[in-house]
Amino acid sequence: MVATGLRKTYGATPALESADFSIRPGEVVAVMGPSGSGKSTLLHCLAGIVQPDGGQVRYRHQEMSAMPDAERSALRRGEFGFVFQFGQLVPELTCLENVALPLRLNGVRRRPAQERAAQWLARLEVDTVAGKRPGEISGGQGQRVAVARALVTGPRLVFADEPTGALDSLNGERVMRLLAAAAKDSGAAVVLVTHEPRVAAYSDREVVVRDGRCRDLEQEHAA
Ligand SMILES: Nc1ncnc2c1ncn2[C@@H]1O[C@H](COP(=O)(O)OP(=O)(O)OP(=O)(O)O)[C@@H](O)[C@H]1O
Repeated sequence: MVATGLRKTYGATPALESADFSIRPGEVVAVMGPSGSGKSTLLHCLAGIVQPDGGQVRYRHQEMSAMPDAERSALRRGEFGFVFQFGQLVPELTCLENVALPLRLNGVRRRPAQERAAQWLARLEVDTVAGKRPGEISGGQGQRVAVARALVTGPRLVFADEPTGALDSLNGERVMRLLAAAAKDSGAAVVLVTHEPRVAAYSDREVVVRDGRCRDLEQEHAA
């Protein structure tokens, strides 16, 4: 994915002024920078959640802003995975059902979806909470369930916005170690927004956003 010259303004607030970004297949890139510098806005523009006011996001030779909404949604469901600061699991569903949900939405039948979900829960070392609801588990377990849910569909690109932000450093590192290892195993690239150097240490490369500006010197190698 390659993004160039991204701009986004909220009312009178410029969130992104000129952001360049690139990521190669299988690469883990940490997006760092001070609070309010535009990191989340950059991630949302890259993921097609927010439409930038200017600039381009190219993914596999397609310009995302030129795609019809339905096509962009299909791309998100099929190729992207998401992890947010507070897992955002569905509270009424068990952890197993939460992880199986993206597969069910993609048309996979219940049995195989739940089997694959169980494998991912084990991979993230949270198989013991499979039958519990999100309200009955710890924050660290919830984030590992959220990582399993993000990876269960085999995405090519995972967007993680402060995935360890609500955790103490020990749990944060465990989530990050498992996320980085699982992404490497499955060949997924990860865009990781964080302000914690210990979390960024799990990335292959760091880019810094300052006042809505972000330079990326590796663009020519991007996918
Ligand atoms: N939906 C929104 N409506 C209005 N202003 C917004 C919105 N989202 C972001 N902003 C503003 O845009 C700027 C960049 O915000 P953004 O959340 O991208 O920064 P950030 O680097 O991710 O911050 P943090 O590290 O604190 O999460 C900030 O000034 C913020 O207040």
